[in-house]
Amino acid sequence: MLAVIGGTGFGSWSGMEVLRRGGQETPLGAASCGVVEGRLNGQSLLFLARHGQPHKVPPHRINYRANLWALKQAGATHVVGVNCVSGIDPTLAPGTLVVPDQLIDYTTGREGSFFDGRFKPFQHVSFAWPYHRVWREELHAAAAEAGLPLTAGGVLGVVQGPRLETAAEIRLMARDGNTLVGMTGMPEAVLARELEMEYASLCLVISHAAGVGEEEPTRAGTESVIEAGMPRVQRLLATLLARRA
Ligand SMILES: CSC[C@H]1O[C@H](OP(=O)(O)O)[C@H](O)[C@@H]1O
Ligand code: HPA
Repeated sequence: MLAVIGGTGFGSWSGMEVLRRGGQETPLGAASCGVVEGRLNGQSLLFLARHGQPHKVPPHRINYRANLWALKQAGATHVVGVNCVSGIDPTLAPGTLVVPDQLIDYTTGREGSFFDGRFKPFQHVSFAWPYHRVWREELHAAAAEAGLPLTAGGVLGVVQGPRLETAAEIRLMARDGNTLVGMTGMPEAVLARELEMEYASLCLVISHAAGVGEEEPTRAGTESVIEAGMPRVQRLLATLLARRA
């Protein structure tokens, strides 16, 4: 069963029929909202709004463990996390869709493991390849089928937020090899791995990162990129779902 985690600008899915909404409470505390069991073009899927619906939980306060646990309990076997990000690579213009193949975690202080010796016994998981190869390829195949341009590969640097970066921090992140920056990719990806759910990320570039473009991004500018981009994200995901039917 495919689960989609919607982020900024994707708190609900207008084309999806809601069959059932799960509870918010989990043994790890409250998830951002209940998991929606839905149907889209005759296919079953699960949906979770990462920041709650309406959007109210900031990136550094999300209970990622509760969110991933709730999806697993609802029957998710694979997860696509949708992320609004900024482009560190100057060629990644606002509006570009990217499926990253690597990440670097700069977050601090987030509850980032189920294997903490309290909830579950201590254990190491392998994480050399954080995103599932088959689901990355499936996203590309679905994009091609839907006629949507999609950039293959990239390194998502995940920062703590909620503030945005300085231009010097972005230069440092570029030297580290990051091509994208966002706030929610971790610990989401590793928690999916710990629960043995196959995970991929679909990123919408909403602006250039700090100091990268000619001009400072404006709120109105990023909002209009999100408004134009999310219907494309949803079309791509609907095609993905139909391909797996
Ligand atoms: C300036 S938008 C920042 C906000 O959007 C992203 O959220 P998500 O990944 O859930 O779409 C980013 O990580 C921040 O939380
Ligand atoms: N920095 C961090 N997270 C983000 C950004 C950014 O510039 N844009 C969207 N999410």
